[in-house]
Amino acid sequence: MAALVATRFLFLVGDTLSIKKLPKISKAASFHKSAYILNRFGSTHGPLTLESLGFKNRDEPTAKLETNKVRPRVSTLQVIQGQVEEVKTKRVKVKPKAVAVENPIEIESAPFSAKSFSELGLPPLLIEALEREGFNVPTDIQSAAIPTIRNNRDVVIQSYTGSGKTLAYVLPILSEVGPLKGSGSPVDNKESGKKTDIEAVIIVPSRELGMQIVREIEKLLGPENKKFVQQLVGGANRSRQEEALRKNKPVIVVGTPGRIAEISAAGKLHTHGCRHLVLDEIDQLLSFNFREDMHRIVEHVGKKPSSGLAQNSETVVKKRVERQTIMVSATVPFAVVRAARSWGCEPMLVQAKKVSPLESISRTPEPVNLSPGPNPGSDLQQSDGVSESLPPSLKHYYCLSRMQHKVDTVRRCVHALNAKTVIVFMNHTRQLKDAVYKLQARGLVAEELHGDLGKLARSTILKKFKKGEIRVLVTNELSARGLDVSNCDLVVNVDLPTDSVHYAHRAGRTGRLGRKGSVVTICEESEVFVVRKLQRQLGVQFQSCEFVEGKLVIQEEK
Ligand SMILES: Nc1ncnc2c1ncn2[C@@H]1O[C@H](COP(=O)(O)OP(=O)(O)OP(=O)(O)O)[C@@H](O)[C@H]1O
Repeated sequence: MAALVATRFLFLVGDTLSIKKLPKISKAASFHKSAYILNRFGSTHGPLTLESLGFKNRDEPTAKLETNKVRPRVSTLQVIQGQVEEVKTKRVKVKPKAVAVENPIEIESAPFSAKSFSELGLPPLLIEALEREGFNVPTDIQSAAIPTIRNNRDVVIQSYTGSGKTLAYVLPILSEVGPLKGSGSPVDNKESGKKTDIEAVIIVPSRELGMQIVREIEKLLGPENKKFVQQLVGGANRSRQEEALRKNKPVIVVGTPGRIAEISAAGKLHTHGCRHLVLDEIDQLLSFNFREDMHRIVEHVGKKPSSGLAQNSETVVKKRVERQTIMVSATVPFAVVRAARSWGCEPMLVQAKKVSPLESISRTPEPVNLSPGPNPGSDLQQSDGVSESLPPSLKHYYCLSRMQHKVDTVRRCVHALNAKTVIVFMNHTRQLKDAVYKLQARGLVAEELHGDLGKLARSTILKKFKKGEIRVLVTNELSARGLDVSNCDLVVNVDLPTDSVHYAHRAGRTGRLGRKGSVVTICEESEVFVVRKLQRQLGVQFQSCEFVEGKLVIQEEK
């Protein structure tokens, strides 16, 4: 049966247009980008539907729910050649409010595919909140993820940085949980008079990302409903968090693994009835320092459905009793595939315009370690998971500079590209502080962001940077993951990233949501081989350049 399910999937990936716009990529990557494995039902039998993808999929009358049982959620959706056709339900007549558009952005290749969120079967109140916040068109990854998650499948969501993965999982959760949910959604414990349990837990690797996601959910909920979501991030006052849990009884919590595990172990966080567990930036959550906490969380939140033998889609959906596991990252190295298989139940891999069984992923090589020195198998073919994690509109450059001149090269790079919102990555905090001092001495408004700063200083600096009051933010890995500064137009690597996944997450801070973005890696002559490895591993072109008299000058490759 699993084989039947596996062969009933159509792999729709980027259309011709977006392929032309991609920077020159290697043959392997272009295959992945343009590969169509046609569904033997979909290609000749009219539109592709979730049903033809092997999902049980029809509107059911609102059934009386057994306590805490989760009815498989369904919606009727047609996906034709990667475009989302209108859902056959009554259209939501909502008078769109004029939304003041701050500095209109130049989107080189908007990643949008569906025409509106109502086509994805989201409830009217949520559609209204989206339109109030200026979200009118789902991105590709949202068009693919929202119906799949609403169809109650465990998923691994993979799409390049800045493509809208957060809303891709927040929206289906809000359509089931909290004040904006649909009429046919499962009854909340609260409404059924039951002790209120948390119904969605979102785990993130950093407090900044956690606070950013809470703000995004609060914006949709509106000021009167902010209490439905609660942050449980490390570094904040734990007793205040426990007090808020008791008082506000939120249905969604967003937190870092240590704090969530700590409050859960103290018996202050009740998640046994939780319906959704989200692991955002999951490849980072697999790192050693989170291991113990992640194990506790995955074992305690909701009840992982017994995966048992491979079943067909109906059996899997019927079998789920309490928890849906949603895993998210721009890169999906094999460690993530392994974790998804053990933490989820028959998870699907959801990418822009492509939904496929996770089993279909062949073992992609782990990212090549870029540190100098012999590296077995360093000529690995690129792992397409990483090349797909880069925003297609990004331009990648490298520039040679002696170590002691790197900071001045940053200054010349910022001026030559006339960049307004710049993130500079360095690996060591001491040099980072020194670089900020030198940039300020050269007249640039620069600030530092790293773990040695207190929580207030970090959020103040981040706010000023997002508002454009700081032009250059010099930081280390703390900000690489998930940080969303929509108008960041330049990323500079003063120190090299440790591997291609690391590079991809840094690079993804710019070029968000189809905007233009440049990534400049400043390296010494002896480090150029690392840039060549990155180029091979990522399947993108790095152009050699220098900054002369305020201009970017491209060097012909020797
Ligand atoms: N449908 C949409 N229409 C307009 N803007 C959107 C839409 N979806 C998301 N955005 C905006 O795009 C930006 C990037 O979204 P988000 O941070 O979710 O991307 P991401 O893929 O999670 O990035 P990363 O991989 O870095 O975490 C955010 O500012 C978000 O508000």
